[in-house]
Amino acid sequence: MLLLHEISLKQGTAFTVFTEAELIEATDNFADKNILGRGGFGTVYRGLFKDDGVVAVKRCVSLMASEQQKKEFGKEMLILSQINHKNIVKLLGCCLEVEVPMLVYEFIAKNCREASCTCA
Ligand SMILES: Nc1ncnc2c1ncn2[C@@H]1O[C@H](COP(=O)(O)OP(=O)(O)OP(=O)(O)O)[C@@H](O)[C@H]1O
Repeated sequence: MLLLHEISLKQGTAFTVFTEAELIEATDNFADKNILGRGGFGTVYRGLFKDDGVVAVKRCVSLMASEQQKKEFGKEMLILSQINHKNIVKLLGCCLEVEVPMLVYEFIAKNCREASCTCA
C-alpha cells in the first residue's frame, strides 16, 4: 500500500490497479496459449482488454519468500511506473489483491523487443 501511494505521488502517467478477475478474463485464465515467455520472477502472459487492447501480464510463479525478492519486485514497479521512454517498456498497472503479485505492461511485439529494455 505504501508503494502504491509512492507511485501515485511520483508518476505522471496513468497507473491502474487491476482486479484479479480482470486479469483472469484478459488472459483467458492464464491459458498456456497466452504465455509470452518466462523470466526470473515468473511467467508473462498476453492479455486482451476490450478497451485497452493487448497487454503483457507478469505473474510470479510463487510467493516471494525472501525480503530481497520483495524489494526487487517493488523496485521494478516503482521505477517503471515513473519512466516514459520509447525504448523502455511501460508499466500500466498492477494487481496486488492476490497472494502472487502481478504487473501489467504494454505489449511489445516480438520483432520490436530487441530494441526495448525492461531492465530496472
Ligand atoms: N511487455 C512485454 N510484451 C511482450 N512480451 C513480453 C513482455 N515482457 C516480457 N515478455 C516476454 O516474457 C519473457 C520473460 O520476461 P521477463 O520480463 O519476465 O523476464 P526477463 O526480463 O527475460 O528476465 P528477468 O525476469 O530475469 O529480468 C520475455 O523474454 C518476453 O518473451
